[in-house]
Amino acid sequence: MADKNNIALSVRDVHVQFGDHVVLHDLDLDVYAGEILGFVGGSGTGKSVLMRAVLGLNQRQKGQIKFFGHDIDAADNDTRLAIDMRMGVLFQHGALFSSLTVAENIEVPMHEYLSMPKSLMRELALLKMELVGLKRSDAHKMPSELSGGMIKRAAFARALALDPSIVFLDEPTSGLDPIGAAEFDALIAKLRDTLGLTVYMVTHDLDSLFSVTDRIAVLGQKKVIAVGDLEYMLAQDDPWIQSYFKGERARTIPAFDKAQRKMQSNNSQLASQ
Ligand SMILES: Nc1ncnc2c1ncn2[C@@H]1O[C@H](COP(=O)(O)OP(=O)(O)OP(=O)(O)O)[C@@H](O)[C@H]1O
Repeated sequence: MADKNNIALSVRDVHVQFGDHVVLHDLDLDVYAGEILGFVGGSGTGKSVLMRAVLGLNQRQKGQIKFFGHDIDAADNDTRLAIDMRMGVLFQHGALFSSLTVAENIEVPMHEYLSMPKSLMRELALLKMELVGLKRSDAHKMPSELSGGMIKRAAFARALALDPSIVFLDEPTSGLDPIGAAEFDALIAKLRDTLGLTVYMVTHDLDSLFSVTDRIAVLGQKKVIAVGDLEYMLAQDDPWIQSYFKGERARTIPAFDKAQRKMQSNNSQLASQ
């Protein structure tokens, strides 16, 4: 469960621009160890840019990023390597290598970071497959033979290859049907609970946000404009947050009513004090 005193990822004053186009300006964010943080924002607001900057895949002009207390810019090579090994990433479309089998894809990070016999890597890959709900018999399949849901699961297994402490999921349920998406949400929650993972999840999926996240961070106006649970979001005046979290689509989700009632009860308690 989320531990507020243990910050897995701390982002301070991050600034990213491309030419004259400022995408992120003085952005701050904390992700608590053991929480599932949902990250939302309008299209083109910079969610992917931030995730890539945090992962060191995008240049940033300014700002500090700390993983588990370690400033990544100040870290020596050994510390940087140790930090890299504690992170797993699931890119939006799975990004499996099309010429490798499922098991070989999962073994890629092991080849990169670990020194162990191939047979052991295969055994570990098979265990990761079971963890995400794939069958051992899927190990030799090529990505082109997999359904959308299986591709996501295989990519998730690859993200878990090195037993990370934090995983970054970019739109994990996009392209899945509602049942497949709900199953994937349940998998994320189960793995957080069983492995004690910290999950940073960029998503547009309201069902996911409402069902599995502990907190939600909203990106707008080049920074994080709100972070909190669903009740907190429902109490915000910001027009984008209002329309996103209280729009017609949101009202059809069962968790909406519960959060709305909780927010109203919080408000009346405050009023009576
Ligand atoms: N390498 C790049 N060079 C120039 N501009 C870029 C680059 N990467 C991203 N951008 C710009 O940064 C802005 C934010 O893009 P980003 O992909 O992070 O948005 P997003 O919030 O993830 O959007 P969506 O929800 O639609 O995926 C966009 O205007 C995009 O054009």
